[in-house]
Amino acid sequence: MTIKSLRIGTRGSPLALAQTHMVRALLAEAHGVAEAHFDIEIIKTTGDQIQDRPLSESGGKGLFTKELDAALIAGAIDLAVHSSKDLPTHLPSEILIAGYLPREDVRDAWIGRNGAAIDQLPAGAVVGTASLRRAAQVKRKRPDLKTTLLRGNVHTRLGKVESGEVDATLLALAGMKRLGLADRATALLPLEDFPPAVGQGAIGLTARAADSETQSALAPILDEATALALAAERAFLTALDGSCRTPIAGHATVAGGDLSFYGEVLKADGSEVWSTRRKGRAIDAAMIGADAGNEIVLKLPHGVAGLM
Ligand SMILES: NCc1[nH]cc(CCC(=O)O)c1CC(=O)O
Repeated sequence: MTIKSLRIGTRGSPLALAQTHMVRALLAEAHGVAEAHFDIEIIKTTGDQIQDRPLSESGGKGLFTKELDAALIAGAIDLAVHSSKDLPTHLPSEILIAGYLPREDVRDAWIGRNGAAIDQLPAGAVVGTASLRRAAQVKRKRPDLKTTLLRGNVHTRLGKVESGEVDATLLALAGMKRLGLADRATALLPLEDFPPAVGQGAIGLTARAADSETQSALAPILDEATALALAAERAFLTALDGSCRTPIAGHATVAGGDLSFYGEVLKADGSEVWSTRRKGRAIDAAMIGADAGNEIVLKLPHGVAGLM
């Protein structure tokens, strides 16, 4: 029996579309049907329309998912494709994360004008990023650099380095690879100095909680190790009440039955960092992440709110 034709919802950004085409190709292959068996519905989200201020000031991560959630609940689509990094910690009760594709490289890429590395930039050089985490991590390494808000899609941001509007930027290598732009990275930043955002490099699929037919159809393309890593990272974020107003990094790796986790919270100017490490059993992923988050909450001088 062939599977029912699923409607796949996505944002309209070039990265979101590239990821959605990946999902569709994997589904078609797994089920031995033509790609045309799956319709792609592009849904405009509030987050895509706000380009002039940090999203942390206008409602945060839910801005990229609210409209997709509504389309799922209304039955206009059967699944939605997300960058896990942009998925809020709390979803409407009618929706669940069905799972994740195998994770891409989680590292941040450095894009320096004329190839300049982070330690080659002169004092006062400007690094553009919309990520509080990246800005804080840059400042930790180089307190003498300036950071400025840089939004827009991956192409726009690369263009702003080329035109000299900023001297450098940082982007997830995963996104650049999926867009065929990995060769524009002038360096790959080491995980020790630039641990990634929770969920970076992982494509997550949401579905209606009650729709077991779609969930079963997705099962063959999902990756269990990624799901366990993400369970730890998302529990870490939840314990920290992690809005995008706090610079937070969290990264779990799973090998066999073992999970390793590293998490950190930074002061916005990079002058202080609170970090923690865990090793444990992969099946305890959510507990490990929550425990790590709770440890950092207790270390913060004025709680999470004190960082905002
Ligand atoms: N916030 C935008 C966003 N969400 C996910 C990715 C990259 C792809 C991924 O992490 O899987 C990006 C762009 C970037 O940070 O460079």
